[in-house]
This record gives sequence, C-alpha cells and structure tokens, in this order.
Amino acid sequence: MKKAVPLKDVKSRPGALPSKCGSTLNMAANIKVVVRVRPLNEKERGANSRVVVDVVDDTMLVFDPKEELRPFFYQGVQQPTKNVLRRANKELKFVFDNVCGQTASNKDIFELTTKDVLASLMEGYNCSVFVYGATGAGKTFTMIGSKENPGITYLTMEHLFYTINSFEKERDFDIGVSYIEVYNENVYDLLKPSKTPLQLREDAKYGVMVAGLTLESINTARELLNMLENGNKNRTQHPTDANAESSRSHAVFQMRYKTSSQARVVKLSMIDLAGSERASATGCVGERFKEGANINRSLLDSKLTRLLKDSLGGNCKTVMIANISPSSISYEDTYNTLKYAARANKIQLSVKKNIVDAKADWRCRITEEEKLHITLESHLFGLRTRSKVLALRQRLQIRAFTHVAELAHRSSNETMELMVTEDIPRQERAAESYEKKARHLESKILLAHSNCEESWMQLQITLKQALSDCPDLQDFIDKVVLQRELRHTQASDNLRNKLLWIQNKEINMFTEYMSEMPNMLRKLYLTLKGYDKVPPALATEYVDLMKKAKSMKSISWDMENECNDPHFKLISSINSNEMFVSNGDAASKLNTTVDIVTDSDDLTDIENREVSPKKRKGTPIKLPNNETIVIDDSFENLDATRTLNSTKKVKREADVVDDVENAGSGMINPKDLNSTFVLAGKMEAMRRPKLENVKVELNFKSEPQAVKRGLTDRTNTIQRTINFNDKAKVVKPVVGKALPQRRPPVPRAPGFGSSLSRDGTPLARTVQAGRAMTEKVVGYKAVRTRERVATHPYSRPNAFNKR
Ligand SMILES: Nc1ncnc2c1ncn2[C@@H]1O[C@H](COP(=O)(O)OP(=O)(O)OP(=O)(O)O)[C@@H](O)[C@H]1O
Repeated sequence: MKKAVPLKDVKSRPGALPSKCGSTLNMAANIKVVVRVRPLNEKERGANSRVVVDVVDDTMLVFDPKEELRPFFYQGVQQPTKNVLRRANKELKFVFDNVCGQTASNKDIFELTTKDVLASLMEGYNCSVFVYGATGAGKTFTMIGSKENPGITYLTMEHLFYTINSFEKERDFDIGVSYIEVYNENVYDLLKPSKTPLQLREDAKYGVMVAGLTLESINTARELLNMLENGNKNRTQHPTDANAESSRSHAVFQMRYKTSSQARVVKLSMIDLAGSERASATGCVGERFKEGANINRSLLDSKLTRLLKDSLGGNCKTVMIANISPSSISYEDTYNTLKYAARANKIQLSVKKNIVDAKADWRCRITEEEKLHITLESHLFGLRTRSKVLALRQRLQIRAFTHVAELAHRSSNETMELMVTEDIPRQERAAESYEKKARHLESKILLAHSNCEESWMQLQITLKQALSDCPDLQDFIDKVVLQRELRHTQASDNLRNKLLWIQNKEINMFTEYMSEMPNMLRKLYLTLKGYDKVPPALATEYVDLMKKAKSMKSISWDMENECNDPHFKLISSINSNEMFVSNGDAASKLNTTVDIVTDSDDLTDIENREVSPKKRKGTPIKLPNNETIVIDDSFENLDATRTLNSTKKVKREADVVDDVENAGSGMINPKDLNSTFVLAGKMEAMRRPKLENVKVELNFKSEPQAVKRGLTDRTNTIQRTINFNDKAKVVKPVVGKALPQRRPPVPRAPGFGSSLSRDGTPLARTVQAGRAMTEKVVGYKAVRTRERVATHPYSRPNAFNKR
C-alpha cells in the first residue's frame, strides 16, 4: 500500500491572548477544509465509470480504494487474481475537518461550514468561504445553488439576518453586498454589468477596494436571492466537456457590515472559483484554453489574490469547500483537488478580530499618543529647568564676584592687583563657558519645543477625530486636556521652587556673612577710637549705622520693601514660565567688566547705577605698573556735612560712644554697612592704561599728598596698615575719650580682695578706702588683671605699656 497523505489532527487550536487594548483578538487558526463529493451525473453513470472516492466517515475518505476482486474461474477452477494489465489502486486516506458524501444537501454543507463562520463574523472576524474544484465538480451548485435549492451564500445570509434580528435593538447594522467576477484578469460588477472592467485600489482604512463597485444594501435574505440569480446570469459561462454551463470566471460575493460602535468594517467573502482543472481536461483550445490558463494563474496571484488579500490571508477565518466528483472520469482532477485541500488544511492563520469597540479603540490611540507627548514634554521641562538654574547660578556668581571685587578695591592695592590678574580672567572664562552652555541648551530647547508642539498638534487632531466619531469620549478628552495643563503648572511650580531654593540658600549665606560684620566693625571702630583716629564724620556715620541696626527689630517686610530689595528683584527677574532665560540680561552682565563706582549709597544697587561725572572726582593714583585709578575721596561726596548738621551732631561724644557700645550686637542692614565706606573708583581703570578721563597722574606712593588733602578726616584710605605696636608707641592716647569695654561686674567670691568675709559678711573698709590703687595695695592679682586689660588689642594703650 502506498503511503497515504499524513493524517491531521483537526481539533481546534486555542486562541491567543487578547491584545493590550482589549479590543482586538489574535488567534491562530487553520483553514477549515470540508470536502463535498457530488453524486454521479448522467454522463458518468452512462460511461460505466468506477467510483474512486470512498467516504469512510464524516472526516475521512479514501481515494482510489482497493477494489474487491471478483473471483476468476477458468474451467471451473478459480484462477490467481493478479491482473498484470490493471493499474494498482492508490488507496490514499484523507482526513479533513468534514467530509460530506453524495447525499449531503446544501443545508448540510451550510451547517458544517458557514454557520460556524457566522458566529466569528458577528464577533468581528473577517471570514471567507471559497469553493474549489474542477469543472463540473459542483462549486456553483454549492455556493449559489438555485431558487429551488439555494446554495450556502443564501443560507448564510438568511441566517445572518436571523441573527441580526435577534439583537437588532441593541445594534444598528449597516449591511452592504457586492457581487463581482474576475474573468481573464479583469474585474466586473455582476450586479451592474458593464463591459468596462473595474480597477482595484488599496485603502489604508478599508483595505482592498474595487473602484466604482456598487455596494447594494439589503434588508432581507429574499432580496439577496433575486440579486444572486440575476448576478449569476451576468457571469461569463462557456460550456466545457465537463459542464455545459461552466463558469469560466471567479465569482466573489462580499457582504460588509458595520455597527455604530465599531471602528472597522467586517467582511464576509463567498468565492466561487473557476474550475481548477488542467486546461487539457476541459478539451478546450484557443480562447477557452487561454481562459483556463488565466483561471489557474489567478488562483496563484494577480487580481483575485489582491482582491482577497484581507479575506484569505492571516487576518481572516477561512473555510474551503473542496468539490470533487466520485467518478474515475475525473480521477486526476479529484486527486489534485484532494492534495490541494490537504495542503490547505495545514495552513495556519493568525486571525485578528476586526470588531473593535470604537470608544476603546480611540482611548487606546489617545493614550498611546499622549504617552509620547508626555515623554517629549518632560524632556522639554528638564531642559528648561537646567537652563534656568544655570542662568540663575551665573547671575548669583556675578553678583558675588562684584562684591568680592569691591571689597578688594577697598582693601589694598595688592588685593586689587591680584583680582585684576587672576580673578577677573577666571570670571571671564567662567562667563564664556556659561555662554557656550546656555547656547547649547537653547538650541536643544528649541528642538524639544518644536517636537513637543508637533506631538500636541497630532494629539489634538486625534482628540477631534475621536470626539466626532464618539461623542461619549468628551469627558475622557477633557481629562486629557486638563491633565496637560496640570502637568504644565506642576512643572512651572517645580522650576520656581528650585530657583527659590537656590536663591534662598544664597540669601542665607549672605545674611550669615553680614551678621558677622557689626562685631568686626565695632572692634575696628573702638581700635581707631583708642588711637584717637576717628574723624567726626566717621563717628557720626558709625553711630547712625548702629542706630539703624537697633531699629532693624521694627522692620516690617511690606511689599514695597520686597520690591526694592535687589534680592527679590533677582528672584522676580527669572520667569519660570518663559521658555528661555533672558540671556540678554545675563550676557550684558557677562560682557561688562566689573565696574566699581561706589559712594555712600547702597552697594547692592551697583548694577543699576550710572556713573555720574561728579563721582569721577577724586584722587587719581598711579599704580606701580603705570596704570591709574581714580579714588573719589572728594569732600562733597562725604555725607558728613549733612550728618553733622543734623540734630544728632549736638550729642556729646561720650553719649555716642555709649550708644555704640550698646548697639554692637544688633543685626545690621547690609545697606547700612556699605554706606560706612565712601569710595569711588573703577577696576577697569587698572586694566586700561590710557583712560580718557584720567586728568592727573600721581605717584601711588605719594603719601604726603593724601595727608595734605585732609586724609585724617576721611575714611576712604586705600592703603592703611595699622600696626598696633608701632602706633601705640607714637600715638598719644587720648585719655577719657575712649572707654575700655564695659564688663558686667563680676560678683567676687569671698576671699582675697573681696569685700566679703569668708562667712559672707561685709568687711569693714578702713585703711584702703579712698587711697590710690597700687600694686602694693591691690596685690598681685590686681596687677595681673590690669596687665591683661592693657595688652588687649582693642583697648587703648595705658600707662603701663608706655613705661
Ligand atoms: N451535490 C449535487 N447534487 C446534485 N447535483 C449536483 C451537485 N453538484 C453539482 N451538481 C450538478 O452538476 C452540474 C455542474 O455543477 P456546477 O455547475 O456547480 O459545477 P462547477 O463546479 O461550478 O463547474 P464550473 O467550474 O464549470 O462552473 C450542475 O448541473 C449541477 O446541478
């Protein structure tokens, strides 16, 4: 026995898991193959042909079964049965999903094929049923049938309408049908016959379309019956040896339906293929032969394949009905058909559900697009934050540098030179680096911004489409828009908080630094005072300053004050909502050489002030490297006159000192501190040897000049080294003017030098009372105490030191 075609397990395979959206379902499925064996026709019966198909059961048949040999007798003796002239039987077993014998009706075929398919169709799967076989095998009989014995197309549609009517109230079905034929590679509409063939088009949304095809809408299966009968009459038919009414074309009946809740159209295709027989089998020549060639060709590719692209491929549930004749006359065709059907049965398809809940589908699409937009948005926010933080840090750095430069200017020429040679170039390099980074970030921001805008535009288009398709989605769409606004507000707040945090840190550091200044100032003042080197203007100014420090307690931070505060100005100057940092501002600062022109005004306002010609007045000092700096030490710039004329000037100096000593520990406004110094000058002057406005060049070392101009009355000495030891020797202390630091009286413990006895009772002062205190009378401890006080760096020199 010859090896049979391998048997197949035809049990249904489990479907794949639903997709993420929950709206589409992919499942693996084989092409369902049903074999129908038609009864022998008149001709076959007349030809006394042999039956070559033996239907074993509803899934199995044997092709060319072994014949039961009749015993052969010769002269009453049974002879050996072997007939050498006879061809051996193939006896091939074929197993399919279903095998229908000669007695099966169209209704039976429908039950086994399209009835199941309809359930899938209603679930949203594209479905196709095609009949395959040689000419006269019964394809048209199965598919179309007649009015009296309708084929499976009619039966399917009848059942479809029955199903639809059962849930008509729930769903609104829109059904359209078309009936076309592919003949000699041309497509014709069978419902509206025309000699002009139709063209195939591919549409992204609807798949393969036939341009100009009539899509008839039907409401009952009865309408369809007439339609199919008329359509079939228009089909190209030519008699063949096997079939007097042979259809020489492929007929494709398609039913499409769409409900309001669906996003896509679902298609059912019923295809009556032209005979698959070999051209020679038809006994045709000429035109008919060409027909046959085209039929076979179109089974493999071209128009029919394209037309059924989405109805035979992966995304479709497919049923193949293989029609065969049982007669040995069609032996070859039947064998070929069975082989072809067996192969088709092995094809596994991945079927995708087409019914998608439109609402869920739109949600899915919107969510996907929104995700992309959020990614782009967060990238943009990140870049903006980096850019603004960078700009703020740069501005704070410039501000800090300005202060440092000013302090250097005030302290000594060496410091100033160091600043010019080292710090300023370093600062300029930092500025250049900042500018580079800022530019790089800016270009990145531009790109990210345009990407983000583009994705938002796309998302908006999708939102509009979704809304027009599904008005129910209004809430969902509103939520998407609101969430975007919320994201923007949050990003803006985060940015603002970050900037404020940085500035707050800066202000804290500045405040801490400033809080240390009053003590230092007080010590310096007292030292000068000890040497009687305090000019009246400085004393008054110092007193005013300390008074201000005292009144700091009553400061109220109203809005106006905040606005005038340069720190607040700095905070408000950075708008976190702006896409870019106003680099113009930063750039202008970067390109400006630190210009220190100070007077008795607020130092922190340096950046906003113009250099008035008046403030250019002063003493030009020639530096060792032949550069010149103008020190504004002119009298008119000192506030002393005004201060002296004020009511405060009438106070006695002793009172002033008194106040000073008590006010030392208070907080001081930085503005007030800065006003202590009266200095004008320009750091740039050191970098530019030839300044236009330099009028007089003086030798830097010409001390007497400064003295002549009354330097002792001014505070703006550029170079004053205070050597306590030397000065203590040459400067005569002014007795009574400077008081030593007051210390709270220390309760003395009873014992040596105490006015209390060991038991706590007061001692009677007798001999010592009223006498001058000498080493002898106060004892060793008193001498040590006096020495300690005298050697304290901030106390005035006393008689002991002098000695
Ligand atoms: N199952 C059946 N029972 C009774 N008669 C049948 C059956 N199948 C086919 N016939 C008859 O056989 C003849 C040929 O059938 P049909 O036209 O359907 O063949 P076909 O495969 O479509 O051929 P072609 O490819 O040439 O169009 C018709 O007269 C039809 O009535």
